[in-house]
Amino acid sequence: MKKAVGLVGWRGMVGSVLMQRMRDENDFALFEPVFFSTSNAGGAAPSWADGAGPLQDAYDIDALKKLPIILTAQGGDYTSAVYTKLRDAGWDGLWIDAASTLRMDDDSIIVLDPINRDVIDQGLKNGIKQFIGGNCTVSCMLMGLGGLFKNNLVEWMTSMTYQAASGGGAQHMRELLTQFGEINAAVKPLLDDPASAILEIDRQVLAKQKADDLDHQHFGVPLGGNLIPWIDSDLGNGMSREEWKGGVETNKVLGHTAENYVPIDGLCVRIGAMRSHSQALTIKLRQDLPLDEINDIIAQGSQWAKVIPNERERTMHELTPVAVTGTLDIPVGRMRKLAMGGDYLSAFTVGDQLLWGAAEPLRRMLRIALGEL
Ligand SMILES: NC(=O)C1=CN([C@@H]2O[C@H](COP(=O)(O)OP(=O)(O)OC[C@H]3O[C@@H](n4cnc5c(N)ncnc54)[C@H](OP(=O)(O)O)[C@@H]3O)[C@@H](O)[C@H]2O)C=CC1
Ligand SMILES: N[C@@H](CC(=O)OP(=O)(O)O)C(=O)O
Repeated sequence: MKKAVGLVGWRGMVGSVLMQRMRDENDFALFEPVFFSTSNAGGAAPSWADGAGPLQDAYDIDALKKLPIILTAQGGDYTSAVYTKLRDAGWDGLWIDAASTLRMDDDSIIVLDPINRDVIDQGLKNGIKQFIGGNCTVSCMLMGLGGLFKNNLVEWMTSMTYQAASGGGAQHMRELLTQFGEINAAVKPLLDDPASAILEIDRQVLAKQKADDLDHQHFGVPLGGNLIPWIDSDLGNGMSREEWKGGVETNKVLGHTAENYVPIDGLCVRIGAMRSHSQALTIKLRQDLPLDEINDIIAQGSQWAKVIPNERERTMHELTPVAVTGTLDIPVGRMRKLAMGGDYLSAFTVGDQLLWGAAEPLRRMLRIALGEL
């Protein structure tokens, strides 16, 4: 008999990408889905889910308790509201979650099976029941550079990120596009006139970006034609929470302890891309390996890591958010030895933060839990 799996958060942005991937990969043939809602209990299950019953109340602990596996992309507030109550009620099932709430808990494993299948399998053996998707920037970076980490070649690393609007959620993506439209509209007559002065266009763009009526309620400031060098909350020590995650989550994914902890730090920056995160990396290698060997190690790190030759045309066409969005590919390029020495490597990588950054590790974890991967 097929196992029942509770699905919470399936209609949100991450949830929708997840459902699409699960349908594409025929995952629904492997289990009986039970759809939950925080806002529409009793409503109809999605039309594509043949035979699924009506939506159940996502806050109903008794309904959740019946399920051996729950997968949620509903968000951290939901996890905080429900998870402890569910365990206190005696639930012993597997919890698979996109939210960061439980990630650094000692009883959690951060799932990214192409990189840490050994950690996941050991966790299942040890009775771990919390399997949490990693931070999008961390997961995308590891899917690209996993080969270097698996071969223990990284002594330390800095990452300077270029993160897309989608990391803030659907409303942030809409706001970015609205800002672009409002800015364009402000100078449209001048743009349409080839004789207009570019500095006048520039002046009016800046005036619009600084105007109170520019839509900025979600980002707080303009992102269109701008950038924001701070993501997530302020930890009070000069570090943003997103930057902190880069170090602690990468090491946790890899199953590192204090003894083999690899220092990873840098600055996280929001830019006006839609849904793919990019990052520029400076990697201190443990050895001065030749570049072609490094390329091979990265390409063998996972079937999705794609080495892009460090050439202008290939880089411009294959190493950008536009090239990557909607695909599972993680291109890694701009690799060269830096002026500091042969053991200093630069790299640039891009990944769709809704695929490897959010949905894909969760659907793969569900398959692992069902014994199908
Ligand atoms: N955005 C990101 O980049 C990432 C997000 N995550 C995690 O995933 C969580 C969910 O993020 P995200 O998918 O962006 O959140 P969304 O806001 O898109 O969706 C969350 C929930 O909001 C409810 N909702 C209310 N109105 C709507 C609407 N008009 N359309 C769709 N859903 C609606 C739905 O719940 P209901 O059906 O019950 O009403 C839905 O499940 C985050 O909180 C975070 O923890 C993880 C990695 C990356
Ligand atoms: N913080 C990420 C998105 C995200 O949801 O991250 P996390 O899953 O770690 O909360 C960003 O803004 O790009």
